[in-house]
Amino acid sequence: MNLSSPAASSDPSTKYDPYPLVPFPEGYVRRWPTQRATVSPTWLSTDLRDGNQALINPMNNVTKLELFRSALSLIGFKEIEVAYPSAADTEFNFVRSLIENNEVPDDVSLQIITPARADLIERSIASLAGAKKAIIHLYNAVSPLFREVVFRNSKEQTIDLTLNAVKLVKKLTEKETARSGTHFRLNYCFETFSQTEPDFAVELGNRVLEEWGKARFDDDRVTFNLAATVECAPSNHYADMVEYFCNNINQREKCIISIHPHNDRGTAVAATELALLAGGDRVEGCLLGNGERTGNVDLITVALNLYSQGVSPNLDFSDLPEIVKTVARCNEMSLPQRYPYSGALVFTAFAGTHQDAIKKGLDLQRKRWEVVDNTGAGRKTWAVPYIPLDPKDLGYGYENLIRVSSQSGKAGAAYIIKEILGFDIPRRMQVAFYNVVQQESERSSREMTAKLVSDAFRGAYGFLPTSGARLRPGTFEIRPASPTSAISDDGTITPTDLVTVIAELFIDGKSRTIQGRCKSPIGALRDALYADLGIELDVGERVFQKVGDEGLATYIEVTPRGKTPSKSGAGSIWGVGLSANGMESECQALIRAASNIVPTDVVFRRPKMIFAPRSTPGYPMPTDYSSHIRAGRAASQHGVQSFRSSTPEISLQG
Ligand SMILES: CC(=O)SCCNC(=O)CCNC(=O)[C@H](O)C(C)(C)COP(=O)(O)OP(=O)(O)OC[C@H]1O[C@@H](n2cnc3c(N)ncnc32)[C@H](O)[C@@H]1OP(=O)(O)O
Ligand SMILES: CC(C)C(=O)C(=O)O
Ligand SMILES: [Mg+2]
Repeated sequence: MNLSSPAASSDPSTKYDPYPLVPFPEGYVRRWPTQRATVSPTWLSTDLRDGNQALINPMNNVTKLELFRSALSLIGFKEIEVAYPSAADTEFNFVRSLIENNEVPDDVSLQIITPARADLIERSIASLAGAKKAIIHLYNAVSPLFREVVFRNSKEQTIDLTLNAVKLVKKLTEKETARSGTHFRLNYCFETFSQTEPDFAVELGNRVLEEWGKARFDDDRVTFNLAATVECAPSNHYADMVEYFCNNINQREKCIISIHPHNDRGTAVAATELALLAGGDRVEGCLLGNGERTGNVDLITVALNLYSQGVSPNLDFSDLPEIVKTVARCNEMSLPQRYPYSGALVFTAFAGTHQDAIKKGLDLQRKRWEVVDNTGAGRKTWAVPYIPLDPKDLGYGYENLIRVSSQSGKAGAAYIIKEILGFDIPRRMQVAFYNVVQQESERSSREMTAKLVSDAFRGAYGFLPTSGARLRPGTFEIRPASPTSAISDDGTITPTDLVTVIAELFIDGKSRTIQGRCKSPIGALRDALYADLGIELDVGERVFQKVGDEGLATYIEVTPRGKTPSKSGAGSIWGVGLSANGMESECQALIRAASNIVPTDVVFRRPKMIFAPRSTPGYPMPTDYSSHIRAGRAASQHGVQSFRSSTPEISLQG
């Protein structure tokens, strides 16, 4: 909009006044900007009242009971506003049913709300007969706009209206306490507090305190609900209003300051947090921010924000997905996927560099936590890039932390493979595997879900019967060259020894035995591939790794003889082996890698022995199996080694 144009007079912003400044004394230094939350407030869930009154279809009492039981009491709220009993018989009856059916734990206070109208107060208090602990939430709007428009009342008339109502509440509750022993508290709500003249609110508060102070209850503190009924100003203004009220009310120690923010400007959470720093003791709100218009403040977000600052909210969100489901069902509302903490996508990264940082963060954190476990020193603190809070604390796993899209990179796919299959694939192989994932994603034009990524891995590296791998490993027999030579205990084979490998494998499903001889089993197998099948390859990077309790994984990079491996690793060919035995794992990996370079007209040569190792580049020299041994278990024994491959398509079906 061009404000200098003649149309400027139609600028809609000219209709509005800015919020008035709070009248702190000259030079006053506000406390709230320098405070930090160190304790949890008390919580009041008003899902069954403020939340309910805003629903297209208010809950029936069956649904209300479900929410009361499964969401509210499981989370651990000790104060729950359950109804507006004077609104309708069903509301009244809901309160009765909770009390009569012993639904209310002894340490939970039932709160009901009533307007400051004599006829409705009586009916409301009657609903609580026989309750153990009850809170009467009495409200009337006090701001100039509401005094003028709704009540057509002066300030004095507003005070009278309020005090008459407080007197009536006091009389009726004292009577009920004498009859049934109910412990009552008063929660007086300055409806529209945040738009009220601060000094008038203080004056009214002092009069309420005086009136209620004569009541005879164990705890005669008054809860003052300083409602931001409509959020009309920024959060700093609300914090100022709360701090001013706390500074000026008489007998601050006799008041519980309750915060009741709505979310019209989208800043209810910020307003709550600042108001707590300004002196608030208690927060009233709804799960997932249900409530009038843009909602009440979301108690889950405020509580979890505290939690991630190292302050326990004393509420249980360890099964947040279940809470979300229950609330959504009871309110007949769906939740945006980006909703803080509870949305379906908030613990998911699609972007490649985020995924890389998350994977590195989790890997490092696992190691840091192992040190704490092993030494008992330090704390297991959470520090994972892009993930401010441990999703496992809320009942989510890590399986959705990373999802693959066209914006993802190699680390994301590698993370999924590690989470699902347990393989921590080497960096060069990640590059190659990422190519596979991209091709599959382009081919299917679908999101590469964790299942599709892991299927792509199993398919590409020959672990699926359907993967179309031409070579499959069968059994391996490894023989020392002569009865006098041996594979030593630690798995190394002295360079002068030659070993023979006799391998049964499957070529296009048909069994075939090949045989080779060299200084190492892998060299012998490579010779067998060449001599019997005409497959000529050079071996590049080899990585050994422990997988789970039993498994030893081998990753082998190969190139067709004479071809130089790509620098980035993008086009390189890999094979993966998995066995409890290191040598078998390595042999499997080589067969699976070779499967990708089988000539179409694979030559079925007659078995032919090669008696001397060649010294061509890429020729695998004897393997030091000590890494495998270190990783888990001894990989060899003296004499003949004979291994039958496990059935990989079964062991890797996830
Ligand atoms: C900010 C909040 O969330 S406040 C809670 C709002 N929740 C609800 O209103 C849900 C339940 N409400 C209801 O079912 C009905 O409004 C009832 C049963 C309480 C009252 O119904 P009615 O008697 O028909 O009155 P109505 O709903 O029109 O309310 C307006 C009247 O109440 C008065 N009033 C409004 N709020 C209050 C209050 N807090 N204290 C005293 N009087 C009030 C108004 O001035 C008006 O009076 P008037 O008719 O003399 O002008
Ligand atoms: C009536 C009070 C408690 C209220 O809901 C509000 O002011 O928002
Ligand atoms: Mg409200």
